[in-house]
Amino acid sequence: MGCSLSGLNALYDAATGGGDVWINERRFRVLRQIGEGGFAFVYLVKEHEASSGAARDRHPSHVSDDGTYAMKKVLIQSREQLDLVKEEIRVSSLFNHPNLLPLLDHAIIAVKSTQGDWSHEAYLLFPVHLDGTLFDNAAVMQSRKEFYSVLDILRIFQQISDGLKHMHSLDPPYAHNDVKPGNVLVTRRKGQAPLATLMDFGSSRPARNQIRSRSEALRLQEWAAEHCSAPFRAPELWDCPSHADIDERTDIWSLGCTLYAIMYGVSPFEYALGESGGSLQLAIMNAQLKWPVLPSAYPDALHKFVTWMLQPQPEMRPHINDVLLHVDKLVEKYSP
Ligand SMILES: Nc1ncnc2c1ncn2[C@@H]1O[C@H](COP(=O)(O)OP(=O)(O)OP(=O)(O)O)[C@@H](O)[C@H]1O
Repeated sequence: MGCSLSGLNALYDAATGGGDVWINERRFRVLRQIGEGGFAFVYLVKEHEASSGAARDRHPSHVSDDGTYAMKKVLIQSREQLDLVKEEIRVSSLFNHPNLLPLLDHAIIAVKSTQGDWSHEAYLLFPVHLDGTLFDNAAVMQSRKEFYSVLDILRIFQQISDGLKHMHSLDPPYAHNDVKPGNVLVTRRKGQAPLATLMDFGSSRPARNQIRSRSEALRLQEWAAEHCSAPFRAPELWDCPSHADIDERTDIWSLGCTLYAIMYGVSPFEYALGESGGSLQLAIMNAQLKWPVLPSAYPDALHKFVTWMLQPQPEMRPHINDVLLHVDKLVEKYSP
């Protein structure tokens, strides 16, 4: 999918009270807001029948059965933000995997304010997962004192890892760079493990980075500080050596933190710091892990799995294929 500003014709229809949005030739009714990010709003939308028929003829795989979608509206206030959205659109189009959220359509429009200044808005169309993210779910489950079964946790984790394997297997390999519960959509299914879909490719980029000077190391740290969520950020992105070969195993660290967070509702290093606080960076650099002492604690085999992924030296950390082999074995072990 290309992304030139000319020819892209999303039209936000203010006259209908924000009721309808066009993306290229497709027309959508906004039903309600379902989420909010840093510079974005996410809406549940339903496509008008006439436009969905035409879209079905052109891209059958881009049309949902009931006409509903998630539409993300990104407010763009600078050239840098515009470039980031264009990059997110470009990178999203590289992936095609059932556990990676596909970008179905997009448009970027120029908007003139009442003061006469120009800015941009991007409209991104995705399949909707109404159960929200693992992060949203953790809050609901904690309030109800509910927990995932060991097998559900493993199956969710297996799917995230499968999606990540697709990214790490590209040529060149891509790192997601922001694997965390807030970027995993889940759909509960009766009698089956929840469906897990990794989303948000706004920070994804080629994974391999040869660092050969102090200034390159500092540049990488600065980039990571902006793009990789701190509690899930690998040690080498906090304190990068002046000579280092960074690779996609930064994601394996985040994956280990994510497995911990699916079990206990909090990232491991935030839990280790507890209420007394302290330096998150130090806790991460020292891989200072603590396990909740709970009657509902998960088996030691899952704790060992997390510890294996949270090796502070990246060269000791497993690759995604090793992680998948291990999770497959655990799924077998805990299956009835
Ligand atoms: N496809 C979807 N289906 C259902 N809900 C979604 C979907 N996409 C996003 N959401 C909801 O909207 C919220 C914000 O979306 P998203 O994380 O993509 O925004 P963002 O601006 O990238 O956020 P952040 O600032 O955390 O990076 C999500 O946490 C989720 O609750």
